[in-house]
Parts: sequence; C-alpha cells; structure tokens
Amino acid sequence: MTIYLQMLGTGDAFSTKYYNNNAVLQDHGYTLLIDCGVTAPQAMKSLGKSFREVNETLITHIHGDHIGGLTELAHTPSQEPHGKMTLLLAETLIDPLWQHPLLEPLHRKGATRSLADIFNVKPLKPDTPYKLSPSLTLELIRTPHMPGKASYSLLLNECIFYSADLTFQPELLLHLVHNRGVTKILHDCQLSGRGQVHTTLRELMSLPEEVRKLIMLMHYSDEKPKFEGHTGEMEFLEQQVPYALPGCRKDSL
Ligand SMILES: Nc1ccn([C@@H]2O[C@@H]3COP(=O)(O)O[C@H]3[C@H]2O)c(=O)n1
Ligand SMILES: [Zn+2]
Ligand SMILES: [Zn+2]
Repeated sequence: MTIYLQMLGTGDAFSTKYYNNNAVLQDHGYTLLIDCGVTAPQAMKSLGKSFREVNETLITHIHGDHIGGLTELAHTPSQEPHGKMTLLLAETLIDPLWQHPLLEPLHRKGATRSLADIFNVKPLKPDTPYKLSPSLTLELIRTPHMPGKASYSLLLNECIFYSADLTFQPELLLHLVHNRGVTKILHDCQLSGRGQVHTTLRELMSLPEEVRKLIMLMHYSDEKPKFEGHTGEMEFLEQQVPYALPGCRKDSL
C-alpha cells in the first residue's frame, strides 16, 4: 500500500525561505506529523491543512524547529474522544520537552503538572518496531546531534531512514543499507561550513556512490539554490511536494 510523505518544510532552524524541517506522512486516513516546529502551524495552513487532520505527532528531539508549534497543536481538539492530541516520543524526551521554555505557556493552568495533562503521551522504546497504521511501521534509532541531548532518527517501514538532526554517521548509514535493507535515506544537510551538530554536504559526498544514490537532502539553509546541480547523485527533497513511498522496493520515491 502506498503511503505519502509531504515535507511541511525542508529548512534549517534559521531559514527564511523554507519552513522548519517537519513532515506529514499519510496512510489512507491516518496522518502522522513528524516534528512540529515554530513554523508548522503556518506551513500547515499554507497547504490548506489543519492540525485537526493529525492523528499522532512524533517528536525526534527538543529544538525549536521541531517542537515550537506544539502549543498550537495542544490547543487543537483531536479526533479522539479524550480530545487530546497524541504525542509519540522516546521516554528520555518527555521531561526535557515539558521543561522547555517553548512549552511554558502550557504550564499556566493550575491543574497542569505534566505533559500528560496536555497530550495523550505514548512513550516509545528505541530499537523497537511499532505499527502505527496498516501500512506504516516506525522504529526509533538514537543518533548523535548535540552533546548531552537525546535525539532519535526514524526507520519507516523497515526501509526508509529519516534522519533527525545528526552528526555524520557513515558507519550507521552503511550498516542500514547493508544489513537493514534501507533503500532510501532522507538526511539533514548543512550545505556549507563546519558540521558541529549537523552532517555537511561535504561529508555526505564522501560516502560511497551506492549510498549517495539513496539519499535525499533536507534541513538545508537558504543557500540551497546555489548548490543545485552540485550534490552529486543526491537530490534535494522539496517542501510541500507529496512523495509516494510505495513500500520497500528499491524504486521508492
Ligand atoms: N549559531 C547557532 C547554531 C545553532 N543553534 C541552535 O542549535 C540547533 C541545532 O539543531 P537545529 O534543530 O538545527 O536547531 C539549532 C538551533 O536551535 C543556535 O541557537 N545558534
Ligand atoms: Zn533542526
Ligand atoms: Zn536539532
């Protein structure tokens, strides 16, 4: 069964041309929001979509471009009888998320003491597959981003790697392709400068061709037009364009 990926945005945290790197995955009537950054409410509206359509929201890590839209999400009535929006996230992220200043507006109500007072919180264990809908499975893989900050990349349908922000992990990428059957890699990409907390284009270009040809680039800066045609086999993922993910065949996307 075909599922559809639509990036709400493909920009980095400081982009003025692209919305935050957040995505919507749709499997016939089920909608997963992957990260909900500061620009997510506006990006949804620009697509004619509403948070009301979202069944569950997955958080990869605690940075503004991935969580800054959660206050608006929290104020949207969900489709569930309990009325709360569902958040999927690794257990280690629950407390840091609740303590983050961007969620402070949700602390104001007297009876509100935890994230679970606001959201239907579903903690996920890393390295464990979860079936989210008939044609969508998800596994969290903890990947390095900033020192001391937990961050989780995603394995979708056992064959699509969706990077959270991460530093260059060539061994992981080779392992995923050779041993886990990964046929598509959606990877964050810092186009220029030193990659202290992100993976740079230069680093991705150093991968073997067999891996490069599986990569699509996201989480990039406003310099992107300058780099078009200079990313080897790796294509840019475009925001707001729907991509079909037809299962685990090599021709996905
Ligand atoms: N000069 C910088 C560079 C980065 N940052 C923050 O670090 C985060 C790295 O992950 P991100 O999700 O891209 O968001 C970045 C900024 O919040 C920042 O605040 N100032
Ligand atoms: Zn980011
Ligand atoms: Zn980040």
